[in-house]
Amino acid sequence: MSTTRERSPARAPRPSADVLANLAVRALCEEARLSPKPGLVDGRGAGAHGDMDLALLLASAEALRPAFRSLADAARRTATGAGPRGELDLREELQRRRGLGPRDEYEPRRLLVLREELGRIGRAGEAAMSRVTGGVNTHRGALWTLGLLVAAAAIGAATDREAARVAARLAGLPDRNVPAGAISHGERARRRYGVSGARGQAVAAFPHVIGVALPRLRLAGAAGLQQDAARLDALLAVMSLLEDTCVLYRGGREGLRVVRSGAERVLAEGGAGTRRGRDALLELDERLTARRLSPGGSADLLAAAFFLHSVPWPSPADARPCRRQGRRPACRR
Ligand SMILES: CC(C)(COP(=O)(O)OP(=O)(O)OC[C@H]1O[C@@H](n2cnc3c(N)ncnc32)[C@H](O)[C@@H]1O)[C@@H](O)C(=O)NCCC(=O)NCCS
Ligand SMILES: Nc1ncnc2c1ncn2[C@@H]1O[C@H](COP(=O)(O)OP(=O)(O)OP(=O)(O)O)[C@@H](O)[C@H]1O
Repeated sequence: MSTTRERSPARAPRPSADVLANLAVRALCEEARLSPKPGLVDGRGAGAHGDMDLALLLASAEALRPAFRSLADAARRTATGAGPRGELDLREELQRRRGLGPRDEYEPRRLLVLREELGRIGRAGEAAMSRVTGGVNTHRGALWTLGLLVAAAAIGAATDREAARVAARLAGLPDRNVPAGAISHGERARRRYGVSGARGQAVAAFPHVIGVALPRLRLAGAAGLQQDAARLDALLAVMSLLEDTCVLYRGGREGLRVVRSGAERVLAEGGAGTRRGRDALLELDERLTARRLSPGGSADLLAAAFFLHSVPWPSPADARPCRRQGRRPACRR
């Protein structure tokens, strides 16, 4: 993979649109290949899904590459295209205006325009995905999450936390071009169970990515632990906390309880890297597969953590393992 980075006089180097698209596609492929994931598609089979397999997920990830590149290009153009101080301008503006008052009074117009452009590119990406998969929803949630983070990195976020905050800002803005259409499964689950789903996770600056999955990946890297086990444990930790509309739509509150308590149990048994934990994980996989419970939202957030973990941020501070690891994450139960 190319590691091309662009330099600008105003700030430290940051990854190009091509590099960001590569990293996003790679994150999706690594999530898809990771095994054994409970209830999810991986190299062993379709998990709780009747309509997907690993080859389809990999083809879908590749089909999203142009969309990720376009999202990054659009974000970079917006950040650099206006303002006397060039690319730093939008980031500084975002920081300065944070928390000043009612949003509409101070929202930078460029950000509103970008939000609608991201929506247009995202919907085109969904269409490209559908063409490759024959209409199967392989990565709709993942495109949303990764797409926002790719855009935030391209704007010039210096750290993963900052990227999550910029993505949150974008996710919270209105998109006047959303087509009226069929109500999604996620929307049905949100209405029925009063949860905020993929959109809420983004608007909250991805607490399960930043506070749950990433610290586990970092800590494992720093301690030289087995990578796949650490990745599976990161997935399980997210599953144990997330209000996943994918699960809620398929299995209701009881389904969500099964997923969350099952994931918690695997971790309590020692996690995927231990014999007992592994047995509990395989048992959970059987249970979720039999009940058609897919933790697709957690899979998306794991891919987002892989992506953020792989971006060469200008600020090395973010590459350090999180010292607050032991604390309870800022996620609702
Ligand atoms: C916000 C999105 C995901 C639609 O969400 P909605 O809940 O209405 O629909 P849908 O059921 O199709 O997708 C939900 C998917 O999100 C994931 N998910 C579910 N729960 C969660 C959660 N709590 N946190 C994160 N992801 C979750 C799952 O993969 C699930 O399948 C998105 O597709 C969208 O609005 N796209 C429009 C294009 C756009 O604006 N793109 C901008 C950046 S790319
Ligand atoms: N490895 C994976 N296995 C299964 N789903 C995944 C995986 N990785 C991510 N996902 C996410 O799970 C979501 C698919 O969920 P799901 O199939 O329930 O969608 P749906 O549109 O509600 O369709 P369905 O009619 O099959 O219920 C995708 O949006 C995708 O982002």
